[in-house]
Amino acid sequence: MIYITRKASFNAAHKLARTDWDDDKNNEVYGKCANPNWHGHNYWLYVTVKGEINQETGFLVDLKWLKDVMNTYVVDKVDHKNLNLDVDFMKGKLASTENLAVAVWDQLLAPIAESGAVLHCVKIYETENNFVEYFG
Ligand SMILES: Nc1nc2c(c(=O)[nH]1)N=C([C@H](O)[C@H](O)COP(=O)(O)OP(=O)(O)OP(=O)(O)O)CN2
Repeated sequence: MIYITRKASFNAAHKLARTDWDDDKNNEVYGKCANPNWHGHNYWLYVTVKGEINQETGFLVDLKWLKDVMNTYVVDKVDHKNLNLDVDFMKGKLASTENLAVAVWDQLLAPIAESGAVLHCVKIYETENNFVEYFG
């Protein structure tokens, strides 16, 4: 079993606020991240897949292919977007890094499985200090 990871970056706006709470409650729970006028992050996304090395190619998967899958199903949908308003796969979800990691996993699971590889981990850095890892 071998693991291979591709990294991508995107920047996006969001706020952490529940629509069923008023501003005071959202401020109490989420602090500055609940700013009604949004704030942004430069996110880093790491996608790790696992499987066996193809003895003919020497690859687990072609990293160019993995880059294209990440771009098509995630990066092109979130880059320079508002996670709360613009992103179909985040509709109705609080735009925390945890929820984003799970949603990204759901986006990537099927296309990666089609290659014969297995999605192992989605890791997202929201800031240089804060990151989430999801293993399904
Ligand atoms: N469990 C979670 N907690 C928080 C999340 C999250 O997604 N999940 N998100 C936020 C804010 O959106 C943001 O990440 C916090 O930004 P900031 O405080 O500026 O980030 P840093 O910790 O890197 O900055 P410091 O200067 O070190 O405080 C908050 N919580």
